[in-house]
Amino acid sequence: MHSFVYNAQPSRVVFGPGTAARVADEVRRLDRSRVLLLGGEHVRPQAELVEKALGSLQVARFDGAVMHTPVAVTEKVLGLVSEHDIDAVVAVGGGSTTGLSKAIAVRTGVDQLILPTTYAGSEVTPVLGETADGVKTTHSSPAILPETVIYDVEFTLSMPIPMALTSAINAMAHAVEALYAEHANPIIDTLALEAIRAIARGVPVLGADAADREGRSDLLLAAWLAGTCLSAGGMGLHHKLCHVLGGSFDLPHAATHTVVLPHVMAFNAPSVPAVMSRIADALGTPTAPAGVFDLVAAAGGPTTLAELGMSEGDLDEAAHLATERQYPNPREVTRVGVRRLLGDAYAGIRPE
Ligand SMILES: NC(=O)c1ccc[n+]([C@@H]2O[C@H](COP(=O)([O-])OP(=O)(O)OC[C@H]3O[C@@H](n4cnc5c(N)ncnc54)[C@H](O)[C@@H]3O)[C@@H](O)[C@H]2O)c1
Ligand SMILES: O=C(O)CCC(=O)CC(=O)O
Repeated sequence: MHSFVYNAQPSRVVFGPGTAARVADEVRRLDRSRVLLLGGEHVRPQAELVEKALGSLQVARFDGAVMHTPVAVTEKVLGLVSEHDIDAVVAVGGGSTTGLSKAIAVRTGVDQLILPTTYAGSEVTPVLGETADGVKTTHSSPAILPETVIYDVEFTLSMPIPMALTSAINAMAHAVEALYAEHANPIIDTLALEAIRAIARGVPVLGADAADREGRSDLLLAAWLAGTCLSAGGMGLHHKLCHVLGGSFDLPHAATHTVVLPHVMAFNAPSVPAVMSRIADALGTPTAPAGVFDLVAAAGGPTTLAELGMSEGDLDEAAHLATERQYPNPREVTRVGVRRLLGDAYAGIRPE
C-alpha cells in the first residue's frame, strides 16, 4: 500500500522548437522589464538570438559563469545587479549558468527565466550548490527555483556528442537516485523510469545524426523529467560523491557523474534489489549497474576517473570528505566502502 508526501515544484515550462523567440513575452508575463542576460562563450549564437528577442528589456549582460558556482563570481555579478537595478535574470546555458542565476536570485529576489543548453536539469530544481574555499555546499529553498523555463531543442544542438552523452548520464543519475531517495513516491518513480528509458534509447543514436532534432528533443524532455525527479526526490551517495569530486578536486561535473554512476549503483544494489531490477527493465539489460556502464562504454564515453584527471593519491581524501557527514542513502555509507568504490571508478572496473 502506498504512503507518501509529494511536493510539486511550481515552474512554468514552455517546451518546443523555436520557443526561445517567446522570451520577451515571458519576461513581460512576469511583469519585469530590467533584464540581466547570462550567456557564455560556447553558447554565443543562442545568447545573441535571445539578446535580439529581448530588445530594450535587456539592460546588462554577463558571460563568465563558472562550473560549481564559485561565490567569488556571484559576488562580481551582484555588483551588476544593483548597478542596473535588475528585476529579472535570463540565463542561456548549462547548469553552471543556471547555478549563477540561482545564486543571484536567492540573494536578491529577482525572477529567473532559464533557457537550458544542456541536460543538467538544474532549471527545475530548488537546489543550489556553491563553492567557497574548495568546498562545495548544497542547499535548497523555494527562492532558488526559477520562475520560467524555456526548453528550445535548437539551443541544445550545438552540444558536441561527447558532451551530450555525459550530460544525458548526469540526467539519468537524477532519475536513478530519485528511485531510492528518502522522498521516493510513485509519481516520481513514473517520471524517473520514463527518463531512464528515454536516455537509454537516445544515447546509442547520439552519434548517428548530429542534427537529429527528434532524438535531441526526446533527450531534452527526459532531462526535464529527470530534473523534476531530483527536485522532488532528493540526492544520495552518488550526488554527494560527485560534488566532492567536482568541488574539491575540480573534476568536470557531467563526466564525473558518468564515470561514478554505475559504481554507486553497484554499491547500493544489495540494499535496493527491487529498484535495481526496475532500472534494469527500463534500460533493457540484465543488471542495472553493468547496463549503465555498458551504455556509456559503447557510446565512447568516459569510464575512469583517471581519464578525467583525478589523481590516485587523492582517492583517500575524497573518501574522507564524502563520509564526513551522514546523509540519506539506502546503504550505510562507510569510508572503507566509498574508498573501494572510488578505486573501482578510478580504474574503470566493470561492475556486476
Ligand atoms: N542544482 C541543480 O539541480 C543542478 C543539477 C545539475 C547540475 N548542476 C550544476 O551545473 C553545473 C554543470 O552543468 P553542465 O553539466 O550543464 O555544464 P556547464 O554548464 O558547465 O557547461 C559545460 C561547458 O559546455 C558549454 N556548453 C553549454 N551548453 C552548450 C551547448 N549547447 N553547446 C556547446 N557548448 C555548451 C558551457 O559553456 C561550458 O563551457 C555544475 O556546477 C553542477 O553542479 C546543478
Ligand atoms: O547546484 C549544484 O551544484 C548542486 C546540485 C547538483 O549539482 C546536482 C548534480 O549533481 O547534478
